[in-house]
Amino acid sequence: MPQIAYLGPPGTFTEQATRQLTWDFDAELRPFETVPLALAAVRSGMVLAAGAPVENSVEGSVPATLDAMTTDEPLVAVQEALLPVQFDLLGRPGIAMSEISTVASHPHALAQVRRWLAENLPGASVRATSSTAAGAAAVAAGEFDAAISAPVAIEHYPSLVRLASGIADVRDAVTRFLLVRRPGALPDPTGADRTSVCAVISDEVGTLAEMLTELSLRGVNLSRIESRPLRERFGEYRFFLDFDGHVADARIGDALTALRRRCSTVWFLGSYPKADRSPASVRPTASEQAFQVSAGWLEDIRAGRLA
Ligand SMILES: O=C(O)C(=O)C[C@]1(C(=O)O)C=C[C@@H](O)C=C1
Repeated sequence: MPQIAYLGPPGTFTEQATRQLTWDFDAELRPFETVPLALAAVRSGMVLAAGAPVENSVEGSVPATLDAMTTDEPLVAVQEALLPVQFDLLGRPGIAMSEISTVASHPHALAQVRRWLAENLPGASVRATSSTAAGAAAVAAGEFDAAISAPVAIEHYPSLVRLASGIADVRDAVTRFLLVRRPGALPDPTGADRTSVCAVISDEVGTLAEMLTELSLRGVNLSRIESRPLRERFGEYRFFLDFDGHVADARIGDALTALRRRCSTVWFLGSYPKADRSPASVRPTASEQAFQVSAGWLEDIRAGRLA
């Protein structure tokens, strides 16, 4: 049975999302301590794929995932899931809120409950763990007093009790997850797809605007842009772009080749169905038909067939 990696231990949001992303095929889920380790297991062929958090509506992107996607051999996302995120406070039985002096969780989770912690546990110091479930495991082991965890975590740590639930500074927060594999056959286009790339542009006047213009000229709707440092040289950046459409779509293929000409490096990070299945709105001048007609016209000219 194929194995699918996820950020563990059991009881994380990522485990939940990975179950959702793989519900339609027989797979065994395997926990890893960090996202980079999970993705390394995909690269080495130890596992078939990995579920990884990529972006949260409150705290923004998950840098560990973005960086691990663009380090070493290429990986591509093939599916996307959105998970509503709110948290439980777990502790050992008998502990009172006033006795909690340490609260552990994943930094992304802690950032989403800052206000709640300030109001409800003002004296407690926060401790970062590798995941929300790792926080719960550490509390069960007696290392910390309480953990900010996913609601499913309590099923995995039965020695803990729920001290509070439904914790969230921002209601209706969601985290976006990707199922990531080694490059192979791409998912078929559905008309409601997203394409992710990462591009390095030179530090010259107008290069960012020109790159974005390549997308806008082809009617490509950009849904996210984010810069991360190149790391090797201070002041140079990679841009992570998400846009509506599939690499099999003419306008996306055309835009990608333009980016490839302009940028020193372009990582293709996948074309996959959007979790919300909202169809791309394509203006008539960027439709498949418009591209086909204009390509046929050019072919005719080149072949001397133009009357
Ligand atoms: O620690 C977990 O439970 C995770 O799955 C990681 C993660 C994240 O990286 O954002 C996922 C969803 C929540 O936003 C909080 C933490």
